[in-house]
Amino acid sequence: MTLSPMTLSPMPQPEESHRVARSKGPLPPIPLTIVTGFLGAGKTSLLNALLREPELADTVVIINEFGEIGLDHLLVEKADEGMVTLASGCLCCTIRGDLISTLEDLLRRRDNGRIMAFRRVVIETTGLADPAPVLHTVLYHPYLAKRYAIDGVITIVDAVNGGATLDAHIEAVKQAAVADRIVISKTDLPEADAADLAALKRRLAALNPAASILDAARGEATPAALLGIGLYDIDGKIADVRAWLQAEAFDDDHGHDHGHDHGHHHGHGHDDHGGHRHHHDVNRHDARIRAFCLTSPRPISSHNLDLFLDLLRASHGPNLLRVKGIVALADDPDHPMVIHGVQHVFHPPIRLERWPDGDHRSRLVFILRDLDESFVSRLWNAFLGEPAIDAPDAAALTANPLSLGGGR
Ligand SMILES: Nc1nc2c(ncn2[C@@H]2O[C@H](COP(=O)(O)OP(=O)(O)OP(=O)(O)O)[C@@H](O)[C@H]2O)c(=O)[nH]1
Repeated sequence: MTLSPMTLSPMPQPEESHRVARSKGPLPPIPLTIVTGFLGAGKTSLLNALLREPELADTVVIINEFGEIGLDHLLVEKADEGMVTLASGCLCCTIRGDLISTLEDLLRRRDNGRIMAFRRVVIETTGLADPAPVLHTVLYHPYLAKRYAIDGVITIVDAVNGGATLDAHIEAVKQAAVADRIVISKTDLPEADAADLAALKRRLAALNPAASILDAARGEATPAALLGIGLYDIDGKIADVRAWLQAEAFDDDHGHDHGHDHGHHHGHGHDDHGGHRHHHDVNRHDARIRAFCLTSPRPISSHNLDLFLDLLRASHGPNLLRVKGIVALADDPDHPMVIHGVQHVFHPPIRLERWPDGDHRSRLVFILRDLDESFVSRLWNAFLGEPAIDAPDAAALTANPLSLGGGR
């Protein structure tokens, strides 16, 4: 686990209203909200919107990032205090122990008055996280269960990609099934077809009859609708949810050596823990999925960036589970471009006023299914103008995109 540089700032004199009660009785549990949803569904966007609301004041956000270099902590607006990043690795597998120690550490520092007396914790999981182990971690931990009360699992489902994602990824099904609230995002996009949306809602209602379904674009995802849900209740959920949580208990009893499909690959063969491997050190996701990051100090022209992304999308759109990045453009490298791709949908890029941190290199995170890292990196290098032996250049690729091969 990495505590990011903008980790919790000390609060020397907490306001009276924030002071931790020093009564003899048990402290009231702190509400803990889990925000989940498949890759690119809109978790960070929802979180950013919620964090602007007064109901979310004094909230600590724990962000779990996936891939070698996470970017979310740069893109969540609450970037100065109240944020802890659980970097690289998936919360549901490799860094569960880190979540426990982070939650314990937050309590310790809160109780000692070394940080603000936060009133809520929000965990944003990676898009590939199975929420069952995360829930289990808090619900069945002898101390955490006393100090934190799960105040709901909010699952974001993308109106455009949601159906196909449920078809292809069991993680997405689990995320929807354990939710207390399902927020459908992106209904405002022209690609969001009304009939498909109605079918998606029916499917979600069948998967999780107890969860209310809210439409983000219609302003329904308000703090009033999403917070104060109360203790996590598995009785309203389909029977599978109970089974999943029980499976997690079984894993705990057996050294967490479960039978899921391991073999998740992180690019360049890095391990997920900055050099040390845990006993259980692989993410339990489909072996066909891989995550990696490309970085480059050399700015790219907007034209070539467009061509790169267009080519990638046209040739392998459905396999681009997630592309996000911050890119230095040749015409104006001081104002980086943030790009977001989710399968075949690329959202309008955003130009930032400034770089969010001291690293001014382009950084692109890819989470791909059935697509080789080398294909993407060669394509990127070609458009960047990095010469490589035996690799076509940008002009050759634009004329014949198939010259790079690609899918597996
Ligand atoms: N039009 C529209 N765009 C949205 C909506 N919600 C999210 N987006 C866009 O979708 C893209 C991905 O959103 P994020 O909030 O980063 O998604 P995420 O789930 O946090 O992504 P990961 O953390 O990578 O899994 C961004 O470009 C958002 O601006 C929505 O309701 N409408």
